[in-house]
Amino acid sequence: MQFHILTLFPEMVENGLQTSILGRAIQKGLIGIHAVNIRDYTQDKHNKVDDYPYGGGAGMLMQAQPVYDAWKAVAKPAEGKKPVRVLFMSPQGKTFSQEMARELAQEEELIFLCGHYEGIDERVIEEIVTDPVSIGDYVLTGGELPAMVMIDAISRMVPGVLKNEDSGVTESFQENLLEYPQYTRPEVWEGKKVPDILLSGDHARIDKWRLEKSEERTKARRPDLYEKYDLPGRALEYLLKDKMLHMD
Ligand SMILES: NC(=O)c1ccc(NCc2cccc(O)c2)nc1
Repeated sequence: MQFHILTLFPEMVENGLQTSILGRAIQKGLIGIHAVNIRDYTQDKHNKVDDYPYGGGAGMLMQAQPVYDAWKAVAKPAEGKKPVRVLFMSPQGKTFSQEMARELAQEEELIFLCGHYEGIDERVIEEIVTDPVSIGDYVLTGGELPAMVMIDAISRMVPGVLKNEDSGVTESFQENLLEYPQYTRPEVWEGKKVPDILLSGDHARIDKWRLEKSEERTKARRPDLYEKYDLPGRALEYLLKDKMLHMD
């Protein structure tokens, strides 16, 4: 998987992604990080990348030409291959999710466009962007952190990046449930004991306890997820309550 990142701050992205899991994956050649400095594609001697928005309004916008030429430098799709998808990090994008990470991990290459200031001239977004993406409903200084968040999540879905493949999948958000509480040594810390069930070695009962804890935690913290998860249970409850189903 080759990640191209079009940005005004290439060092921020390159340094930010070298650590831990991703560092090893880069060394193993499973993923590649190629940061492109948009400023290198300016045509004026002051390397100008932004200007005032037409129609007025606060802040500055990134101009189209340097972004477009930086994109042209990396977007050469190989003969007969479909064009490389361009993800534009923006609060106006589709909300990123584990599902989207899994789907994007199937690609061979991805291009991330990181905007700054108040955004980018709409004309170049229309011209090159295939997928506007948001990592959540909040505004950041630039698209670099959202791009790094997405590259981390997508890389974990690339085969071989995580040691035991399943830890990438069983992580939270498996079938719409939050992960259960986890414990490790020592058995007692500050007078607090690890739940006995986890020391029992009875894996059937441990799995049952973990599912209960996941349901409890999801119901308490993420009713939106719990709704999707417990639909069958609630439907059955509804049917039983209204005696449409006789369980005699
Ligand atoms: N929620 C996000 O994914 C996100 C993404 C980018 C960003 N800032 C740069 C930017 C880029 C474009 C328009 C714009 O208004 C701001 N802030 C938050």
